[in-house]
Amino acid sequence: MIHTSALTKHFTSRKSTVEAVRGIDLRVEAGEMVAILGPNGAGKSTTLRMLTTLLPPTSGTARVVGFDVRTQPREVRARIGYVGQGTGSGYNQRGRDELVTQGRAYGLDTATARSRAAELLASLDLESVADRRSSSLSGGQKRRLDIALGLVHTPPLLFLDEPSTGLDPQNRANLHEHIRRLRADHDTTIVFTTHYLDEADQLAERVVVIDHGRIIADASPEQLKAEYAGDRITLTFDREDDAAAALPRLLGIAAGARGERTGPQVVLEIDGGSRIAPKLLRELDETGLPVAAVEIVRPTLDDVFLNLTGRSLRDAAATARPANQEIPA
Ligand SMILES: Nc1ncnc2c1ncn2[C@@H]1O[C@H](COP(=O)(O)OP(=O)(O)OP(=O)(O)O)[C@@H](O)[C@H]1O
Repeated sequence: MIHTSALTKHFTSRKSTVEAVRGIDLRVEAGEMVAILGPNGAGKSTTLRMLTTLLPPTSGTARVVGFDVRTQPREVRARIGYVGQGTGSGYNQRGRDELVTQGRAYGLDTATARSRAAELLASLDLESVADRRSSSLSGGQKRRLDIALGLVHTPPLLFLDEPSTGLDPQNRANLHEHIRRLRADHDTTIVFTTHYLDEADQLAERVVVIDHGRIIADASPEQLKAEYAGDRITLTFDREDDAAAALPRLLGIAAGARGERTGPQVVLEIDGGSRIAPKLLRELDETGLPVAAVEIVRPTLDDVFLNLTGRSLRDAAATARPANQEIPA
């Protein structure tokens, strides 16, 4: 469905050059649901805009649905859906009319465009608001209408740029449900960008992590967590001395674990935490260092990002570079 090789985009102005995307090699197969995850300014939208023919690459190649984005943009556009950031739906039209107009623009006859509009309105749960003007829809409804607009021509591949930005958690969960259903019902390949960790974790089967315009990891959420972050076991002791004595013993028992002590607490990072925890507790008890409380936390994609880059994705988002600043190599 997608095959890129060394895909690169530089934005050059008189003052500086922004290396927004720096040599991305990406393959997406039919039927996949892929999240492109990264902080603000990582190059997610720029990548998507190149894949959807909206921006010409500076160098490198990209084939999308079998066609070259640079030399065959029309063929690509006819076969993809793209839902950009912010709302794409107009304000004065009614949702149903907008869908029919979009269908006609894609070359469907009126009857086909109408039936396609009805089908999409039903599958995105928009029937009750289909005859209201888009300006009166809620944020979640508008976003779903945007997605319906992107699907009018039944594309095998749908791109969503930050689909749930600006939605509250309930609307976000609802949108996720619709995206899952679309995927299940129509077998659409879906590529979406996000900086929400939970969105990538819950919705995608594969997460491509990008930072500073490069892919730094590419695997399922579970594989990423297993490879780049361990479970975190927090053991609390009654006395600081016990915690200090326990740490070297724990590291001796739990091969490959990393650990540190803060006051009466020891935190261990290790794979398979819930399997090894009973053994640790038993051994500590036998050596006269009883544990007062234990907590095991599964890693998040933020832990993965932290271990990969030394920064938290949340912090990275907060300190995103301004648009015209050059990115160090
Ligand atoms: N038209 C442009 N001219 C100059 N710089 C640009 C342009 N578009 C994007 N950039 C810069 O390229 C870098 C990557 O931007 P991009 O929008 O792709 O990031 P992103 O990961 O999608 O971020 P966000 O999550 O905020 O949308 C940023 O430094 C951005 O400021």
